[in-house]
Amino acid sequence: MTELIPVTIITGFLGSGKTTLLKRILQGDHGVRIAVIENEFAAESIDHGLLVQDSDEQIVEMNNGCICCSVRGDLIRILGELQARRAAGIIAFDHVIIETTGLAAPGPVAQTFFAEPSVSEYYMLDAILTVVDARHAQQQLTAHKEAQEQVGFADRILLSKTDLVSKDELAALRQRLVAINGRAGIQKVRFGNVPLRDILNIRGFNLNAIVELEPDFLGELGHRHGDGVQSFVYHQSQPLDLLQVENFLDAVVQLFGTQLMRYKGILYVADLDCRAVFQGVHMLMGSELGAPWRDGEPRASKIIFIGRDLPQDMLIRGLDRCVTASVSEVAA
Ligand SMILES: Nc1nc2c(ncn2[C@@H]2O[C@H](COP(=O)(O)OP(=O)(O)OP(=O)(O)O)[C@@H](O)[C@H]2O)c(=O)[nH]1
Repeated sequence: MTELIPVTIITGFLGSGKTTLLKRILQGDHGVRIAVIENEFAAESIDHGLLVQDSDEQIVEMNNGCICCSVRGDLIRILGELQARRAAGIIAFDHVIIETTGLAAPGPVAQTFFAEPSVSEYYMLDAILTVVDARHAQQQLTAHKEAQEQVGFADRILLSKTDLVSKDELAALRQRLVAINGRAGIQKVRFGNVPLRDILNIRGFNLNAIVELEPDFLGELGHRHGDGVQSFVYHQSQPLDLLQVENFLDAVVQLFGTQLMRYKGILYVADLDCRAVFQGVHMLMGSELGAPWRDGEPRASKIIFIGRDLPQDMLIRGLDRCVTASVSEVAA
């Protein structure tokens, strides 16, 4: 019998630090060849652009829907294709990491590895890692059942952003997490920094514990995303003024901070030879420099917004006004 390929699921609520963790893993000098399956709730993703672009890595995107429902068939197909290409010697990898959307219920994703013979013949679920944003988790756990499920299914809880909270806040959060899931170890991670031996090949997935938590796990696992979260993607081919974008979104989050759950973008800024990466979770936002534009590569901006009752028209109008003045004046 051929050895099963271990699979790690990285889950965690919107903006908790999943991509940051994945990037660290891919950059690590560990020799493990990793295939990545990225799932984005919005119709498009920028996460691929944020991860290292190394020819050794296989990064497959699954956009426009949540891996746990509408695109689960895609997951089965992609796993099948990866295995077939590996068996044919076209690609090589030792481990698969699936990064789910921040709104995914991990149950149906994990179930795929037990309920689908075409998958369980080649793959085994190693562990579900749940990244928990120490700064926002209390509110997310109260407001979103997906956040609770993600903690409930965790084999390891990775606490991010502990640098942004007090000792007392952290202790209260730990207590709440243990009450939801007393089985998973809890570990702090600063910007995704965690020893690989603590998270890969840990054989952490425990079917008995999950069946106890979710008695229907091996049967029909019904679920729904009931809280009206939506997304849209803003595109702009003209260069943007980074300061204006920051000022505009700063004002927007003051007004709509609770509705605007997650926003992230790759920006084309005039006079900048690299991408500007801009992102935020509720009211916390920041920007940094991204990968350089390659010669002849078309430059454009793309910003993803995820939230409830998004003020889409206002966001589009406001961002259109952030087109660099010299360009918009010429166009006028
Ligand atoms: N202060 C602080 N910020 C962090 C930490 N880890 C991640 N972040 C920041 O949190 C933001 C969101 O991180 P991502 O890794 O993109 O989050 P994500 O879970 O992949 O987001 P989605 O895929 O959109 O749900 C980024 O600005 C990160 O730099 C941390 O330990 N401390």
